[in-house]
Amino acid sequence: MDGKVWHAAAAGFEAARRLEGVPEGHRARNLHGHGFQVRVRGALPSGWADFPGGEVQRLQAQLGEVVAALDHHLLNEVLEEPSDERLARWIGAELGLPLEVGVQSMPTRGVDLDGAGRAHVWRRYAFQSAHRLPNVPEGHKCGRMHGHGFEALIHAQGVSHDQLDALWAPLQSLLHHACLNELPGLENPTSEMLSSWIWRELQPTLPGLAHVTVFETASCGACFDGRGWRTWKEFTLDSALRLKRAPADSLHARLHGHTYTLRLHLAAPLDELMGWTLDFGDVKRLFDPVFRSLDHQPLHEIDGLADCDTATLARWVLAQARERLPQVDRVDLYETPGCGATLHLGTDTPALPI
Ligand SMILES: Nc1nc2c(c(=O)[nH]1)N=C([C@H](O)[C@H](O)COP(=O)(O)OP(=O)(O)OP(=O)(O)O)CN2
Repeated sequence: MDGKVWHAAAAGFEAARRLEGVPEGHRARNLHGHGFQVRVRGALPSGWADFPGGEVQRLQAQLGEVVAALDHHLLNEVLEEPSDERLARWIGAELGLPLEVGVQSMPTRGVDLDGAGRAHVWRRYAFQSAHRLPNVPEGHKCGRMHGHGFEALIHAQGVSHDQLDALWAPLQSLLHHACLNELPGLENPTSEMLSSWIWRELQPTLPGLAHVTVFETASCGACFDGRGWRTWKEFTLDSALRLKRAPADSLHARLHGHTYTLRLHLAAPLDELMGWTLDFGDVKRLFDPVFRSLDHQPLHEIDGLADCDTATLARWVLAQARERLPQVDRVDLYETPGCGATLHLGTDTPALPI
């Protein structure tokens, strides 16, 4: 099984800025500050790391050095008009590697640069809603009226955060504290149907819309890009490991552990009756034997697993998952938040969001 490996790293910094490109009277013209988060990912040149399997650690260290130049600084003294997009481009140039870069200035907003260097502004909106899925089999828990703290993540090009907020506001009024089944077009409000419904509502006035991602719960959801759906299911693994190829005196050669975030991405055609691609519950059930072989286990003792770096692990997980769930075409595995590897099949780069 081939596929492309992308390594990922994340770092934060605290900094002040003033923005002059925003309209007259906008509060961001005043001196203000943020706790920024930066995420980068991409294919690294072979032999780039200090040892095979050490890519995440080196990328993390290099990103840490770059953001240290911004930490507790006035960003206007480092670069002109330090918007999220300009910061992302500056960080990418400083790193000098073929990476996608995302800068988050607040937990609910940021900018992601995609593989072609295009800037996607994103905003995350929360709404508290009830729903039931009318076509699920008798006894399925989602057939009962229940509710979620949903979140929608909107990625668009050629738009500002304020413009996105204005376009989103009418949808927030419809979705928040509402029963989704009562909204025309949302009679079967699965994550898939909700993401494409939001797309149809926004796209006519937002031609740069790139992705609508709906988080049904913190661990599952669907993404629609105007052509098709992708879904994901996330798992938390608590596992021990040592990196077999790390130098003997390295911290990574020592027995240690991580609380991993593992995200399975699935691409499948829509089941028109169910309104979903594959039941998240089925994904969880079918993946469970693989989950059990990893969770609360010493990973370096698993037969057939060459090493325990996130890229090697992600390759092993993808192979195991596809034996049970051939729809899985991408695995993201993070050993700490934002730091890890993505393995994806096919020629396209992984879909946003970073
Ligand atoms: N492909 C889809 N599958 C499911 C959807 C959906 O919209 N698309 N929706 C549901 C239910 O509405 C359910 O409330 C959420 O699913 P569930 O698998 O229970 O997710 P959880 O995060 O609550 O599961 P954990 O047990 O916490 O992992 C079902 N399937």
